[in-house]
Amino acid sequence: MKITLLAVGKTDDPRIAELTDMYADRLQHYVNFELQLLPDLKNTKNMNEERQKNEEGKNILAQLEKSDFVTLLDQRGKRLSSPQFAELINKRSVSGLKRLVFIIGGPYGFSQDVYDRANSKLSLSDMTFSHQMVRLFATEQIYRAFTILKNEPYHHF
Ligand SMILES: C[S@@+](CC[C@H](N)C(=O)[O-])C[C@H]1O[C@@H](n2cnc3c(N)ncnc32)[C@H](O)[C@@H]1O
Repeated sequence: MKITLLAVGKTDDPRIAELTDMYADRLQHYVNFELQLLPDLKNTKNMNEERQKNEEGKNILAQLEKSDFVTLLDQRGKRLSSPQFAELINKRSVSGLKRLVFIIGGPYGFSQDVYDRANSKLSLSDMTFSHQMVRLFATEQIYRAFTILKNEPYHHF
């Protein structure tokens, strides 16, 4: 199974990008992991929130295959402990799934079309984080999940 973390826009802060890349590199030891960054939209100053979400949504949907299992990172999603998250990844992996896709929205979140395509929603907290921070947190949690599944001494219960 491949895991893709799909996000809108480049990471402006090199410190966040560096940490995210560190966990992404470590993940290669366990799984074919890809952090896929979609290009920023142009001329967003002339767009209202809804239009920007819809344009970003079209770009997101264009990246998805029919067979993908799609989980949106969304603060209104389901909350799981790290071991529960690890178990969920394991369940998907043994089900023969080709690709598990996690998606992080843009500054205003997701369009309705993206919500309609999603198979599940996962919350990292009730608080709202910047989309750049979520890249780091999600990558670290996916890495943590694999160390839990392999019984490696990274996660402390
Ligand atoms: C700045 S937030 C967008 C906030 C937007 N107003 C909303 O209600 O979704 C950008 C993206 O970061 C992710 N995000 C932010 N906080 C999160 C959280 N607590 N749990 C999961 N994802 C989160 C989501 O993918 C969101 O679309």
